[in-house]
Amino acid sequence: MTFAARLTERTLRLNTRLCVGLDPRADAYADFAALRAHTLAVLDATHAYAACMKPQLAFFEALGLPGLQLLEEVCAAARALDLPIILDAKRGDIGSTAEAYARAWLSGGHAGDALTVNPFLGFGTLLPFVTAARANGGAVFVLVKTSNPDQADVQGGGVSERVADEVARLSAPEAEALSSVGAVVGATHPQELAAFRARMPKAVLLLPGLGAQGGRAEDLAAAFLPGGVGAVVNASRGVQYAAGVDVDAAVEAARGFRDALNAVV
Ligand SMILES: O=C(O)c1cc(=O)[nH]c(=O)n1[C@@H]1O[C@H](COP(=O)(O)O)[C@@H](O)[C@H]1O
Repeated sequence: MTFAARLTERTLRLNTRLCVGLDPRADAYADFAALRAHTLAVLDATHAYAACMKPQLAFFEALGLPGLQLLEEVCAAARALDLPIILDAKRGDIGSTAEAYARAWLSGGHAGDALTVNPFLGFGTLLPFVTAARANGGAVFVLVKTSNPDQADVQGGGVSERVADEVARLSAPEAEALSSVGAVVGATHPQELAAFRARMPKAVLLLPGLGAQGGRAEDLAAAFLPGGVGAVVNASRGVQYAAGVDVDAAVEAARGFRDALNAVV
């Protein structure tokens, strides 16, 4: 089954459009053991409310080798739960290096099911990622319009729209209704969701920015395809640190986001 098909199946079976982000912050814990235990506990406690999960690699890389080992543990736990994994690494480089990144994160032992990728170096540099994703039944999420306020410095002036058109072009030949080439569009841009949805009809949309960055579930209806599929909305701090490091609060937050998203589809 493709990544998009797995995501759709889980979305409908569990009735959830929430992507639980795991971004473990060292300053929230007394030591690494506490960080590890809490991160794994949040995953285990919230997975029933998650269509997928998204570890942001920077938080694991910042912890050195133990952090990378924890990333492996988190991914193994997600695999055991059959929970689709989006590795958020925002990779992008010249083609031959992009091939190495694709080998690192989309094939083989360390791979997630999907990877966020950065198109800044040119559309041709996306191809190694797309090829690896297709070969492994995975997916890429191309940064189209990011959630941060200053994205327009680089992404304004029609750049996001050009990237969206490339996502649609890459998706077009695929037989499946939802492609292996998805797109990141911030949940902080609700007024533009309908246009991006129409521009990329076969792309799964990943919408980060729910909660901590001000994105609101009630503004996101236009991201979804009929039947409430084709998009997932990420909250990281809003779940993992909903109330300090309280796991019960993380569960309540995940349930609340799930319900708020379901109310708009
Ligand atoms: O690709 C991403 O996931 C991403 C893209 C984007 O435009 N904005 C964005 O916030 N993200 C990531 O989504 C997560 C958002 O975290 P919270 O703001 O804590 O929910 C972080 O891991 C970000 O790196």
